[in-house]
Amino acid sequence: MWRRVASLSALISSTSNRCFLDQVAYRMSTCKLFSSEVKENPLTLKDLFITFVLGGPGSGKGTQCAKIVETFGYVHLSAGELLRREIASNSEYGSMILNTIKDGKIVPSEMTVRLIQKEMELSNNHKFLIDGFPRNEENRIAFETIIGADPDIVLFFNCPEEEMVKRVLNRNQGRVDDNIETIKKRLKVFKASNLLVVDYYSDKGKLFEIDATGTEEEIFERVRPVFAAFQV
Ligand SMILES: Nc1ncnc2c1ncn2[C@@H]1O[C@H](COP(=O)(O)OP(=O)(O)O)[C@@H](O)[C@H]1O
Ligand SMILES: Nc1ccn([C@@H]2O[C@H](COP(=O)(O)OP(=O)(O)O)[C@@H](O)[C@H]2O)c(=O)n1
Ligand SMILES: [Mg+2]
Repeated sequence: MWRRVASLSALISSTSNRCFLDQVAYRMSTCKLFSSEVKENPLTLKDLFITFVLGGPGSGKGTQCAKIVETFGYVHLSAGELLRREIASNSEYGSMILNTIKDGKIVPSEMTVRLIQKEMELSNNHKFLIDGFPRNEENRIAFETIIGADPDIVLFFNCPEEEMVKRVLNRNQGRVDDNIETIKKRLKVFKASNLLVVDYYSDKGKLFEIDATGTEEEIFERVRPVFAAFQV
């Protein structure tokens, strides 16, 4: 979105065509992109490249993001990790977030988007992997509304359910949601809500579906060409 803003400004300063300028001015005055809400958002000033990283619990999102960071220099923002950090910081929302995570449900979107927004604003980088987000339509719409941007690309790690369960039960990171009861609930939420988001981006032509079976290295060899094609 910002790119369209930037290229329009360049056009305005370089052209001497009054008629064209009038048309641009009219477009700007009627277009939501140029509302004061969006202009005040500091993220619209950055040359953003946003990747959403989707997949069920244990599909290997975090593992592959670490490899993408190492190879392609992205900033990794895990929505789940930001929420766990919020719990650990004794935030007033901590117990609400903890209970939601234990129950395998999705935290209200504004909370998660504000945490992502804060990290994006603090970063000097412009290339972001937003991992585990959006988990549902509410997440997706909240990001569009608050950040004022769409993802450039979306990765979807497709993994069989039994493999995801096996990986989560072996994860061993002391997470409150890595137990069979919560996993069953998370898988239900994933199928009911997250796959709709996957379909949405597939219809938009932004989706890269990755077979998430095999070794970490084999999977990364499927991921690599996607990022090699977007040298930003
Ligand atoms: N290809 C793989 N094969 C086996 N285990 C894996 C693979 N990729 C990741 N893991 C392990 O599975 C667990 C879940 O991976 P993680 O990256 O945390 O997934 P997610 O972020 O999608 O929940 C971790 O313990 C990780 O080390
Ligand atoms: N967008 C998000 C992401 C995570 N979460 C919560 O955080 C939990 C853990 O998310 P995560 O992304 O760290 O989990 P994994 O898929 O990596 O196992 C989810 O099951 C949700 O309860 C959320 O509410 N909204
Ligand atoms: Mg993860």
